[in-house]
Amino acid sequence: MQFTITARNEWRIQSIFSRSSLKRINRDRFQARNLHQVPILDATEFRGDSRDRFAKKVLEAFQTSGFLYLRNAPLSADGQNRAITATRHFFDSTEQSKRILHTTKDNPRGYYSYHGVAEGESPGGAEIEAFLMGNEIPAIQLRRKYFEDMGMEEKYWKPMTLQQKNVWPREDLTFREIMTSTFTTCTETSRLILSAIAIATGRDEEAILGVHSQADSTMEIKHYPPGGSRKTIREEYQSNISMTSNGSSSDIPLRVKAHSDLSSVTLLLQNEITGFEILRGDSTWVPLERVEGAVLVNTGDCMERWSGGKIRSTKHRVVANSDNEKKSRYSLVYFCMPNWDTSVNQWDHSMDNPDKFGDIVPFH
Ligand SMILES: O=C(O)CCC(=O)C(=O)O
Ligand SMILES: [Fe+2]
Repeated sequence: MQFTITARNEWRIQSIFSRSSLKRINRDRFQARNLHQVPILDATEFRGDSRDRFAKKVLEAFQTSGFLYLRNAPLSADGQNRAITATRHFFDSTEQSKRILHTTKDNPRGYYSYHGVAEGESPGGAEIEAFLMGNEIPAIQLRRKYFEDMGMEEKYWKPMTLQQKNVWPREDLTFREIMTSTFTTCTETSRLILSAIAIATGRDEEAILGVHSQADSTMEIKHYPPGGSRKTIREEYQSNISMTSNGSSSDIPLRVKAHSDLSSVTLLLQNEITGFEILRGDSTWVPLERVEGAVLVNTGDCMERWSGGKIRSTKHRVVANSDNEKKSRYSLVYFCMPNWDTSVNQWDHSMDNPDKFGDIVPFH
């Protein structure tokens, strides 16, 4: 059967005959809009004469959508691909080899799995697998004050006061090596972003880097196995994104519920399987796909609080869409955290209303 498809009626004809083309068109429309909203910046601009201009663009992004894509970051395009490949290999390994690395009640680092938590109802499909590593920080005493300063309830911060000791697979030394070097380049990337924020806000660069000098930053890799969406819900979801949903809608199969990050800055790598969405100021959810070679960066609750709300900690979530039906989604998230002895009420006390932030709820 032959059709002459014009741009105007393309949507209607394809929606009758091909659900997958419908999906593609739908995504393209949103891609155009979201790339407009979330800038792609080039880290090589952060030097010489263009340094201040780059810093200003960074700040602008964090004051509007709260997100930006960063190209040519210390975490290079090659490094990103290596990290995602190592992530896939790790989750492909046997149940037995992952079980040995399971988190315990005394150590939250290592392998674990959980059901995607939805807001309200309908957990979105198969279990999510995750692996957590980071700096190993033995000091515990400082943490109570740190979390109390944030106004967090004990039940949320208590698990984070446990010993954070990394565990690694014995049989796969490459995994440890790649994760450790990715952690290091993520740290450098987050420091570049922190410097840019300091410059653009007229703050002391050394001061902002100083309060992140020994941070208990953590890195989490995740596997969202296929089978996350169910047909009826998916159709609902598609009509929802074309009409733009209002965030409270519960018929979308969520895999990670809407939340903001506790961090100063978060870096995100993802494979080509979509599902990551951010909440815009007009209460619509916008998908943010992988941009080849770029790291997705956002500012978290600490930064929002320090800046008296001038810098945003934007809510985001992961949904199960049709992309995830047959293929796995992999992600790597680096949470850059301030030192444990740093007060998050430290900056911009005089600005706005520092008390407007209620409890800061941790990211999981
Ligand atoms: O896995 C993802 O794509 C994002 C997860 C996330 O937002 C988080 O862990 O804070
Ligand atoms: Fe997050």
